[in-house]
Amino acid sequence: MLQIRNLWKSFNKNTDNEIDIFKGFNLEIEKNKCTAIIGSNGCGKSTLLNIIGGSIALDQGEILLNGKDISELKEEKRSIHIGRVYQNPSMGVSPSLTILENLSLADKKGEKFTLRKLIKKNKIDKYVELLKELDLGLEDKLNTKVKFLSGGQRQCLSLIMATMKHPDLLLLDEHTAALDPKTSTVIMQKTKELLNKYSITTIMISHNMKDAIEYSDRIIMLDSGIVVLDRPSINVTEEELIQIYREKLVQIVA
Ligand SMILES: Nc1ncnc2c1ncn2[C@@H]1O[C@H](COP(=O)(O)OP(=O)(O)OP(=O)(O)O)[C@@H](O)[C@H]1O
Repeated sequence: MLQIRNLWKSFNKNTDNEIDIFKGFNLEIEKNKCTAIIGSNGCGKSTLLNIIGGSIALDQGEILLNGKDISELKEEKRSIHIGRVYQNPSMGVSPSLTILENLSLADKKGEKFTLRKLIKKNKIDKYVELLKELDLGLEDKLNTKVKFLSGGQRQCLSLIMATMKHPDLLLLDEHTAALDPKTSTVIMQKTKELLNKYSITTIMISHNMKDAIEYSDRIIMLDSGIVVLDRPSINVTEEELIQIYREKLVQIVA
């Protein structure tokens, strides 16, 4: 379980450009469930994920992962427990390395190793099995550099890399937003299969209301760093969410 307690975060503090994103924000994310976070541009979704993942420091507050306060842990240390897939298919993978090297790196997360001893021959069968499940033929391209893969193939690889060590938490930051609709559906299906298989506690940011409802257990809508909707996904409709967005937009324009 993830608990965020009394989170405060501002950017450009004490300047004319100061933005207060979170002012005493609290949230609990249930174990083994997928929670979708939606909300209009700039409401603080990515900032929240960056704070949880450790790439942005919080000003005040606590982040507890399975009861342990991780708010002071460096990003590399957190990444042993937290997997992440980004919007940009080039992040989360090393494009100039091969598929095999990328998978080996992900497998070594949290361990000390030398590049010369990166690839363990006895692990290759395991990687081939993981790739076969994707059904994209990537198991025949182990020595292909990742920069030669399509965006969708990279996101699939990124997903495998983020989940192969069964992290305590998975952060999906609009991970299908840069893909065409067909590939996006394939990645969402793969995501669902992996989450069901490993029961990983997941936070998924999405601007796609349909996906957010279909693939999550719970929907949270943020607005200016505040939770304005928090419901089981089965009790929310796409029309309802679009209506709330419209009302917010009218408030902003008025
Ligand atoms: N490193 C930063 N320095 C200064 N301002 C930042 C920084 N990161 C985010 N912000 C600002 O904080 C606000 C929230 O940004 P954030 O990226 O969390 O929004 P978001 O809800 O993820 O938006 P989107 O849906 O467009 O991705 C925005 O006004 C953004 O410009």
